Amino acid sequence: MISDPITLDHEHTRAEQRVMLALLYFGAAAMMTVWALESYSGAITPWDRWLLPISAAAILGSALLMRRRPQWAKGLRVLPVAIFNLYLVVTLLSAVRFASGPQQWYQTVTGMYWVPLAFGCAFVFLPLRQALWVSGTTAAGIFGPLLVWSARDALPPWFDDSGPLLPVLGLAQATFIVLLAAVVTLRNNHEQAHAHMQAMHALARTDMLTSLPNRRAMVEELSRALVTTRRDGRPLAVALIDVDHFKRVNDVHGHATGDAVLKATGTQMAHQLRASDRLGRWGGEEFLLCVPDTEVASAAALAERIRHAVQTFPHAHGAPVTISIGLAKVLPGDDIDALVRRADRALYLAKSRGRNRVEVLAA
Ligand SMILES: Nc1nc2c(ncn2[C@@H]2O[C@H](COP(=O)(O)OP(=O)(O)OP(=O)(O)O)[C@@H](O)[C@H]2O)c(=O)[nH]1
Repeated sequence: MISDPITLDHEHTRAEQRVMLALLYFGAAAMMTVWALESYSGAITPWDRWLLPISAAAILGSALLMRRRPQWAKGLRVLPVAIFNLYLVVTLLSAVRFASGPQQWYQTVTGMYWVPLAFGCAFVFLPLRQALWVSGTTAAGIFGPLLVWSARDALPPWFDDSGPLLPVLGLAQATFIVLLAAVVTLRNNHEQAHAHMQAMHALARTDMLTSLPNRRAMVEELSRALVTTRRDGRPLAVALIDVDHFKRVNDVHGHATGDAVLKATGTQMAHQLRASDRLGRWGGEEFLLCVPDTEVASAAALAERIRHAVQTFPHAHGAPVTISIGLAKVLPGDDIDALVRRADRALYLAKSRGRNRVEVLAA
C-alpha cells in the first residue's frame, strides 16, 4: 500500500535529522583530528590549542541537544553553523594578524581551505535565505578585515607578493556561494515539483464528493490485489454496493440531500473496514469494496455489517437509506472485468430479491 503524504513527510524529516547529526559528529571529530595533528607537529597556534577543542565540544553539544530535543532541532541548526563559522573567522584573522613565520602561512592557507566548508554547512543546515545571510556575514567577517589590512599594508608580505591572492580568493569564495545557492534553488524547485506531482496524483485518484478513492484508484487497487492473489494464492473478495432507490432520494429531497447521503453512506461504510480493505466510489450511487486476504464467508459477514451500519445511520433528511451488496470471490484466471462482472451479477440478485441485502455469487 502507498504510504500517505504525512507519514512520508515524517520519515523524510527523521532521515534528514539523522544525516544532520551524523555530519555534526563527523565535523566535531574532524576538528579534533586537526587539533591532534597540529598539536603533534607543533603547527598549532596558542589560541587554537583552546579554541579548536572548545568549538568542537560546542558543536558536539549542539548535536546532542538536537538529538535530545528533536522538536527544537530545526531551530537549533543555526547554532553549530554559527559556532563553526565564528571559529573560522576568529582563527583565520588571528593567524593572519598574530601568527608568524611558517605557522602564519600554514594557518592562513588551511584556514582558507575550510572557508568553503563553512558556506557548505550553512547551505546544508539552513534554509536558503538564512544560509545566504550566514555565508555573506562569514565572508564579510573574513574579507572585510583582510581588505582593510591590505589597504593599510598590514598584511604579511607574502600575501601581496605572490600575486592577486586576496581578490582571487574572494572571487573563488563568492563563486562558491553562488554555486551553492544555485544547487539549493534547483533542489527546492525539484522538491516543489515533486510535492505538486504527488498532490496531483492523489487528486486524480480521489472522488471529490465522498473523498474516497475513485474508480481509477480502485482499478489500480484491484489490479494490485489480483497480482498478489495470483502470486501467493491468497483469497480475494470484491463487493459492488449500490444505494437503494437513490433516484427517489434525489427526487423527493433534492440533489444536495442526495449528495449528503452519498457522502454519509461512504463514511459509514469506511468505518466498518480494516486497514487492508479498500472502499471506493465506482460511479454514481455505486461503490466498490476490495477485501484482500479474506475468504468469501468472512467478506459476506463484513458486507452484512456494512449493510446494517448504513441502514441504521440517522440521516439529516430523516429517512433511512439502505444498500444492496453483491459479493464475488476471485476465481483462477480472473481479470478485473470478470471479477467485477460477477459482483455485478450478485448485486443484480440482491436488487431483484428485494434490496437491502447481501448476495454472494457462489462461482
Ligand atoms: N445527488 C446525486 N445523485 C447522483 C449522483 N450520481 C448519480 N446520481 C443519481 O443516482 C440515481 C440512480 O438512479 P437509478 O440508477 O435509477 O437507481 P436507484 O434509484 O438507486 O434504484 P435501484 O438502484 O434500482 O435501487 C440517478 O437519479 C442519478 O442521477 C451524485 O453524485 N449525486
